[in-house]
Amino acid sequence: MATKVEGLLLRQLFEGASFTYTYILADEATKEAVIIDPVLETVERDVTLIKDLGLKVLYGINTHCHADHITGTGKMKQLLPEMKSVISGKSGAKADQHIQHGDVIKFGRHKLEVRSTPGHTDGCVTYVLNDGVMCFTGDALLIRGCGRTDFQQGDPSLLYDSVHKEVFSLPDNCIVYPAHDYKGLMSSTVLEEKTLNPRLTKSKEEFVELMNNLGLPYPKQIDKALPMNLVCGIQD
Ligand SMILES: N[C@@H](CCC(=O)N[C@@H](CSS)C(=O)NCC(=O)O)C(=O)O
Repeated sequence: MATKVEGLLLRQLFEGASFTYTYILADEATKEAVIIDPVLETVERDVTLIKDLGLKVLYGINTHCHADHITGTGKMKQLLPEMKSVISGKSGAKADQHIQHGDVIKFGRHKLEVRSTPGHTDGCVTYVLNDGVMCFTGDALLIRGCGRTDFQQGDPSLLYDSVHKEVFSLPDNCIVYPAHDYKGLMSSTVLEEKTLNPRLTKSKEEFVELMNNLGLPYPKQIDKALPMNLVCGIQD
């Protein structure tokens, strides 16, 4: 889906081992930027792009403490010393700034509002751009899916309420950008997910039953990713 917001540069980047999307958002005029969910393995690629575009990244933002890959924010801070790492205070992870529901992150003339969307993990947040133009849902809401709820404080009932209250209340044409897609889909809209998401269109009781019986294998990198992500992806 082509997205053009006046004065906004947006790049959706992909990391193939964990099927993770990383997003760079920048003010085209001031060049102030943020990067959402960078992955350790692709930090050099992302920093090269950031430098090529002449961007000044203020914040390296995580949607949550990931279990399937190591965050790139720690390594990126070493390469971009002006960048501050950001994550929810409820994640239990180290970062330069801990955000919470209602906080606003500004870059140039643009802003990201923080909405708490726990259920996949306690510290999951969704970032909403410019009053609902687009949202970055992390693993809370995926395209035609949602984050699993079988580890890291997972709670299907809480996830159902989070998505219905904090994401499905956004404008129907708000573009949804998730942290992953395993089928090559890149974005969706609030209306599409409200009407077509096979999990979240169920009743809460049916959703809880489904999520408690997904039977997914654990992510391959979980044992190294979780401890590393609690220290921003870099050992001191
Ligand atoms: N096979 C992947 C892990 C796939 C997975 O479990 N994805 C998570 C998000 S990352 S913790 C998830 O919530 N999936 C929901 C679903 O329905 O698939 C790997 O080994 O990394």
